[in-house]
Amino acid sequence: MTVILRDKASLRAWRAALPLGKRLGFVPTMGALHEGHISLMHQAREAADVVIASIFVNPLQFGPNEDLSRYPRPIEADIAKLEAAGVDALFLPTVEDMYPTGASTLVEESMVSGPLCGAMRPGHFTGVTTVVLKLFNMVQPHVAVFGQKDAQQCAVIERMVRDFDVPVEIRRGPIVREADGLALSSRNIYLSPEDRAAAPLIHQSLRAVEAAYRGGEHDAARLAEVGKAVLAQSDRIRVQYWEVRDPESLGAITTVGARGALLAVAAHLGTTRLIDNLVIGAEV
Ligand SMILES: Nc1ncnc2c1ncn2[C@@H]1O[C@H](COP(=O)(O)OP(=O)(O)OP(=O)(O)O)[C@@H](O)[C@H]1O
Ligand SMILES: CC(C)(CO)[C@@H](O)C(=O)[O-]
Ligand code: BAL
Repeated sequence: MTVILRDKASLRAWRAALPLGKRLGFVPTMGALHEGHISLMHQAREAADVVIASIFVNPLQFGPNEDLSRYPRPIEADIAKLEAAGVDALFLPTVEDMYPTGASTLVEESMVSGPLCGAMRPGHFTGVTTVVLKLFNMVQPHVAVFGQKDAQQCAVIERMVRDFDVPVEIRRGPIVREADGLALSSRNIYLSPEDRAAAPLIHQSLRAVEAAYRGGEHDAARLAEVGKAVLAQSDRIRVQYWEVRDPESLGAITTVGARGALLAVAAHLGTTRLIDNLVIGAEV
């Protein structure tokens, strides 16, 4: 049975009752759960004795023209999926419970959150770090699992945890994909059939660049051009960024060296914004 904790007070009581020696694993989400989320639940289970997930569509990380109001909230189906995955508890707070007096204290990471999605979604990562630190303080997990699909989010959270000495181990879960390569995302349901048919080109563009890199092309700008050329095959896809970056700092690079690189892409199909990425060449 998954225990549903609908406010901070119930979470606090549940947390206080956990036996001292038990390791607690935490998977924060915004709901509309899919196999990508469930893989993180399994990873948390491997790393801990007790697993708690959260579902909270955090208003603080959405821009004024983004999809906060239409973000899917299929809560009953989500609970059934968490039950089936053997998740022990779900924290399901309301906005009022999370931000009873608004949010006038913010957590801002100022380096890795700068480029890529940070540049395209001003204030987004401050919303993410603020809510994740709040959630960590409330849940007090030993380990928390985040998906590599949001690679920059992982890097920002890892940085915050290091900078603030937050006593939580951060793990990354690999990207779970559809059979045709499209990364699973709660936002995929917005896609029209035509856009859904074009969407696998995003992953194909990443694979094409990986192949070019293996074929000897190490120039970052030329590699990005290869990726963009694949996406140009469909006039339904509007590229927001297609970048080859340092895998850790996410800083700009001119050549892919021994540290490898993060290939990162964001694109619009209709009104839907999708992101994807692939790490190449890293000796890790
Ligand atoms: N395809 C995936 N594979 C692995 N992890 C994923 C995948 N999609 C999302 N996640 C991870 O699940 C966690 C919760 O993400 P979230 O609830 O925002 O889902 P999402 O599908 O990424 O939604 P959206 O794409 O609409 O932002 C994040 O750590 C995210 O990186
Ligand atoms: C980490 C997170 C749950 C914070 O709201 C969100 O950004 C997400 O779902 O990736
Ligand atoms: N999956 C990252 C959260 C967001 O897009 O707002």
